Amino acid sequence: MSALLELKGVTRRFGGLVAVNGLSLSVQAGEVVGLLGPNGSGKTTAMNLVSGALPCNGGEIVFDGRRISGLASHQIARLGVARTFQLVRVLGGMSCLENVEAGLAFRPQGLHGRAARERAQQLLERVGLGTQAVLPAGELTYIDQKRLELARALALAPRLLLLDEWLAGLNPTELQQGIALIRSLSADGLTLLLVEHVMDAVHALCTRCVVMNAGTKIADGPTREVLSDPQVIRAYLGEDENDAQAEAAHA
Ligand SMILES: Nc1ncnc2c1ncn2[C@@H]1O[C@H](COP(=O)(O)OP(=O)(O)OP(=O)(O)O)[C@@H](O)[C@H]1O
Repeated sequence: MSALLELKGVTRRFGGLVAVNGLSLSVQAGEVVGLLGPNGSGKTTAMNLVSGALPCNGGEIVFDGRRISGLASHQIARLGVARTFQLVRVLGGMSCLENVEAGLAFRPQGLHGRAARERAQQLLERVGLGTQAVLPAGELTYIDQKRLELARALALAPRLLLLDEWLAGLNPTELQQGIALIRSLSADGLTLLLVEHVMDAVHALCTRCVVMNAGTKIADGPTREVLSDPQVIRAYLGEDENDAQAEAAHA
């Protein structure tokens, strides 16, 4: 089976710092893969390389059989790769509906007018913002802005969705809702690569995890196996190995 997304020896430097160092990984269509690692290990940079927000200094990235490294981010988005950001980016002065309509206009067969408004409303309902459609995005709580950003990403009708700590900062009820939402996206056939520190979410959602440390991949496999790998426990779950082992056992 050929991968939907493949990173082949991808490298990104910032001056003398090698943030992503020869990273290779693949994501099959329909998978939900976690990209894990301690702070500063290169996860967000890797996401930025896939989405085209940053160019690679080496290696290549292939999406659906086509080389996307070197393309601009809007070209990559049009091919079917959407993302959310660790620091939310919504258009604060525009309503929620308008934010999502902007996304709909950018998809390959752009939607406009009434069709766009109806679809935007559906997407807002899907992420739990149906009753706040006409509010300016800037008036939403941070969590709701994250929901809005997800609706806008979904407006692109992506095949691959990159979520960067989308579940961070949710309360326990919101977390369960967020997990259920991501599950439903996966059930609809969306392929997901998610950077996530919330371990309950990783266990609940990810069939496979890739772990980075200092820019390098140190583990790649089924979630349960990866999270009980001593090297991962040392590097990622880190300082207190007993807690980490308890966490892995909980999995
Ligand atoms: N634009 C940039 N300019 C310079 N250095 C950067 C830039 N972006 C990231 N870095 C550095 O690259 C390394 C990897 O950062 P990155 O944000 O990818 O890590 P991360 O694993 O996503 O961390 P976190 O979990 O804290 O978000 C860090 O040392 C970071 O300081």
